[in-house]
Amino acid sequence: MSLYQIQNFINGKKDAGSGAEMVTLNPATNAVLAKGKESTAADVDAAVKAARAGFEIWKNMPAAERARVLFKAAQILRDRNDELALVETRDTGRAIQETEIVDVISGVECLEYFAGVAGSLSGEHIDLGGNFAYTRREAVGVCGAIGAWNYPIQIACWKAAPALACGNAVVYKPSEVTPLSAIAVAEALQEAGLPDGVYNVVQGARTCGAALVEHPGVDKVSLTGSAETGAKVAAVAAGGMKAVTMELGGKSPMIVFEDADLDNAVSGAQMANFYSSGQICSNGTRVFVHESVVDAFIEKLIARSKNLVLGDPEKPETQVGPIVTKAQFEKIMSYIEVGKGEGAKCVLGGHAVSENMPEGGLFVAPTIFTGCTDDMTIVREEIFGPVMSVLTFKNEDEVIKRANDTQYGLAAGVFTRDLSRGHRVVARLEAGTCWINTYNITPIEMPFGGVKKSGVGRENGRAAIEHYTRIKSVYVETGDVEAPY
Ligand SMILES: NC(=O)c1ccc[n+]([C@@H]2O[C@H](COP(=O)([O-])OP(=O)(O)OC[C@H]3O[C@@H](n4cnc5c(N)ncnc54)[C@H](O)[C@@H]3O)[C@@H](O)[C@H]2O)c1
Ligand SMILES: C[N+](C)(C)CC=O
Repeated sequence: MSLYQIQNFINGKKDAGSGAEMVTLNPATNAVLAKGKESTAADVDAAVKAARAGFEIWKNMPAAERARVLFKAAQILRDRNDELALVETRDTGRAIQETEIVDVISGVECLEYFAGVAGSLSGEHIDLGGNFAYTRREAVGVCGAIGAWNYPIQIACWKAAPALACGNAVVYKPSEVTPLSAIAVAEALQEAGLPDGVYNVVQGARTCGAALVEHPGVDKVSLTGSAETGAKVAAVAAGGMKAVTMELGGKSPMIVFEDADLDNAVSGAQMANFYSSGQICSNGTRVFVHESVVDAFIEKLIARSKNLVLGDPEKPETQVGPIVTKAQFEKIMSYIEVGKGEGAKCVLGGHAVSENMPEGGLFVAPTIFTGCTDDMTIVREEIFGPVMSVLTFKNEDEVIKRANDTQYGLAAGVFTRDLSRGHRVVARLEAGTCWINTYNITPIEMPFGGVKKSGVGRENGRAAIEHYTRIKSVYVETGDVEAPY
């Protein structure tokens, strides 16, 4: 397989970058996948300057024209779905059966949704009895956007689409672990007619991200990443009084009541823990099951989870691919050992898998711990791997209190046939996104984001518009101006 190139995209042109050498590995084989150079502070500066110039053109284009560009870019990406899905699988290690139906499509749907929204952006008229005021909804300016590695093209589009629809310009830095697909988004936008400079890509790790956040030409910062990075980035952004959107990590609860359809609940728990090898921010890794049904639930869960197919992520039959990096693999394995050491019972997995796996790939068996307690490390900390903790509960008040006993608040799920209870419980859960009788479904129409240390702001849905525009108030005097002097 020939090497991919890691590239910048600045002012409408691909660019090699001028910093230190950058290399990424294919998680399935540990072979070098891509090479290039990191962006320096000067590269970031060039990208921000291009964005500032692009912004002046883009914000003044009619919304219908902005919408046309986004629709066209969406179609270009849709046409390239299979080729880009393969890039995402090679970059992230996630199974092709996922990337072919989720990643590019989710990005495309986001571009289409916000293309549709662009023309409906409006302010309000305020009657002041003779005089009046109105508000204008204006673009924020240049958005510095930074992504995580698990869903690269989706994250790029979830940031670009609302930002561009509202008339902003963007400088995007993908994760240094998965740098490839951001350029495909830039190329699709350019082919669709986006003016040069409106969407730029810089490459690199923390230093490059920090240069972007600190840059005085950046008006808003949008980060998808861990809570620890979020706290640092938000603090720097606050120094420049920049608006932020923070899409961060979680340790979300999934609650299975005694009246739940257990087969659905098992499907939900699997989706909430093993999809993408467990590397999903909103995963429901604390599975609270009513004590009266826990034995039946675990029996069904093990019976179905032991058949999950691990292997080469490029093969269509593979359901669980390798872990993205050695560092992430070691982190997951260390949490598994801590879980065993703290007394949780490992009823499935709990080990690495190498037999019949592609050489060089780092695979973790889907792992289920039962007999977990609220104070265990594996129950409190985000693992970001295929590790599920099952806990039991006796009643509704108790489980809500325990579900909320976390520093995070990204997501939560409730399985029950009693819909009154479903709505009552989610109303009391401290989470930005909740599901009743399903898990991890994120349509673009629905706002997504967290509370507490899981973040601020929302992506998707009309709610995202609030975070990519600001309101200007205009007071209009219709009579004479009286002065007391
Ligand atoms: N809420 C969401 O929508 C969502 C989605 C996906 C992933 N995540 C979270 O992301 C994390 C996994 O991703 P990760 O390991 O890439 O996260 P990370 O926090 O290590 O890195 C995220 C991004 O921030 C950059 N970065 C790191 N330090 C920085 C700094 N000081 N200044 C500017 N940029 C900096 C990185 O280069 C990367 O691009 C998990 O915690 C996961 O839950 C959240
Ligand atoms: C945002 N989401 C849940 C689709 C992928 C996050 O890891």
